[in-house]
Amino acid sequence: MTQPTAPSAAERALAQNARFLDRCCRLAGVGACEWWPASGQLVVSDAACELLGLPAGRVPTLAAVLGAFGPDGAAMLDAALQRAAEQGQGWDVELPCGTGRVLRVVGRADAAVAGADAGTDAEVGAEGSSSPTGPVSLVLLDVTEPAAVRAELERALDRLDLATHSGGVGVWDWDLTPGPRAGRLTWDDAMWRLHGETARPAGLDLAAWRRRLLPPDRRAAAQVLRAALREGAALDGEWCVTCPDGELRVLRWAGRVLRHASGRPVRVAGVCWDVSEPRRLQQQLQEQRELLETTLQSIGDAVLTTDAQGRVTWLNPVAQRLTGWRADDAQGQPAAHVFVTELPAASAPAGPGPGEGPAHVVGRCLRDGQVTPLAAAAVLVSRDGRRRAVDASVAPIRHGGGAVRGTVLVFRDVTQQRRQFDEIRWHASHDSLTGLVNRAEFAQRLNRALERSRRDGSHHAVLALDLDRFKQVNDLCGHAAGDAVLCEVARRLQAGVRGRDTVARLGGDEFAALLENCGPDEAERVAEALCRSVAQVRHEQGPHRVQLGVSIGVAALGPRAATADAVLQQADAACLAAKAAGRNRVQLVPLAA
Ligand SMILES: Nc1nc2c(ncn2[C@@H]2O[C@H](COP(=O)(O)OP(=O)(O)OP(=O)(O)O)[C@@H](O)[C@H]2O)c(=O)[nH]1
Repeated sequence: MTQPTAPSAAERALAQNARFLDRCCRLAGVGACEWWPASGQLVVSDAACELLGLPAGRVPTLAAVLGAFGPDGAAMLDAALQRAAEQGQGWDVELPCGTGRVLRVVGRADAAVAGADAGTDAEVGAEGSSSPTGPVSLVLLDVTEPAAVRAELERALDRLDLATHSGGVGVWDWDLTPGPRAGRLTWDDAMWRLHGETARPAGLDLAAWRRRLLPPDRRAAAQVLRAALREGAALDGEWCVTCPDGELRVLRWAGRVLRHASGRPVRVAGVCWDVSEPRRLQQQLQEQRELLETTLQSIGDAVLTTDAQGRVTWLNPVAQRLTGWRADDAQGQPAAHVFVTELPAASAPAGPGPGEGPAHVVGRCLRDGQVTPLAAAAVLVSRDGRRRAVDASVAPIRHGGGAVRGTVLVFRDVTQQRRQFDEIRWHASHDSLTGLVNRAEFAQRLNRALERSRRDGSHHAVLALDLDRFKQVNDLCGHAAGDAVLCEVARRLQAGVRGRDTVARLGGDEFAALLENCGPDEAERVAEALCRSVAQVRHEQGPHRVQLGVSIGVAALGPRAATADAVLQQADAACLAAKAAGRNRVQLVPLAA
């Protein structure tokens, strides 16, 4: 049995070196392995065992070393070891291992040393031969932290790329650090596309970029850049560039100045995107708006707009003239204060008319959300009290979603037309000589009286009047004198009945009267009085002196009357009877049983 001999000085030095090396490796997070393909011998440093999560102090098997990287990693490294052994190929990969670390595994096949035994000290680290049959060295580096940082950086870059690509946003960077890169402008692919370039031209600097801007924008861009660099102002601007094919694009630039701790700017970086389309639409919208305003300013109709609360927001010159309100004064006022309307007393009860708040035509439009006309007979009262007949309607203005956000009131002065219309209507229902209602209108009133009588049992009277010897007036004094006499008779007849009664001239010297809610006795009394009144009409002209008379027939209009026309015929017949009986008298038609 041989006694163990004391280690030699060389062996001690070697062991000391090994410990030193191991400490250094641990400190650096580096492990090492060496594998001899021929013998299968494996040397693994303690630091490597620790990185791999293998027990230290004993040499693990190759399978254990590879297995630390999981099945996929093990298979990959096994194949890499074989290639290294057979072809001398090295590798450099990053793999996750079972300890949760990420290890960088660098492999290198050392050339074999001729005549050396596999696994002997002489072989370790031997080089100098081109034959790949020597040991394969593996270096393991703990890159868990840098790998995590890199992965996070890659994810951030992916997100940035996604955001910039999907939004068509370009990224730019202007380097201001002193040195060879100073002043260099770096654009990503999207930036070049935004400038209409398919390939990246070389040598981009600020001056080259400025040349792409339209001349008027160069100065503006320089100012913004200067303000950002000197005063720390936000870098934000829209400038127009010319693409190589001549297309003009409006690009928006936004960026930030990055500074050294000393405050010196070192970079300016930011993003850029195309705003040509929104600016074009904006421009179009502006043009349309101007066109619309010009149109509204020059059209003959008055236009007034309100908000959803019915407050005036705008009115054109015609509306200002008709309402008497200046645009500045009217703005913000309730529409009912500016567009003041009233109905003539006669038509007031017919439906909703002018008024305040919800009764006002604007208020009704806002409430109902539909086009609302102003009452047909309404009159606009301007600020100075002048009254004008107006035709108006209000339409709701809606948001895209349909909610009413205001109204537009369009109106026009129809005083002239309404006057003409009233005249036409008056002539259609009146006798132009005497101003009394004509036969057609009288017939309608008779019919209405009969309807009412049938409805409420009321009794009325109808008088048929025919002047006596009126022809003489014409014959002796002339037609004009006849007209004057007819007018005088009309005046006396009108004066002889109540306001609600109707006196009509049916034609020639024939008149008629409808006495409403009037029984036969009262009707007879009225007829007698009329007879006396007309008998007082005299006309003298030269030697001629004419005294008039009138024959009157009185018929009752009650619920049982067949027709209004029949009643008038009865009155006519009674009138003829009065004439036949000597003229200038009243003849009653007895009430039907
Ligand atoms: N001045 C004037 N005369 C008219 C007008 N319309 C009809 N006359 C005349 O009125 C007269 C009516 O004729 P009559 O009723 O037959 O004459 P009269 O003299 O009243 O006869 P009696 O009714 O029988 O008493 C005619 O001479 C018509 O020419 C008119 O608008 N103006």
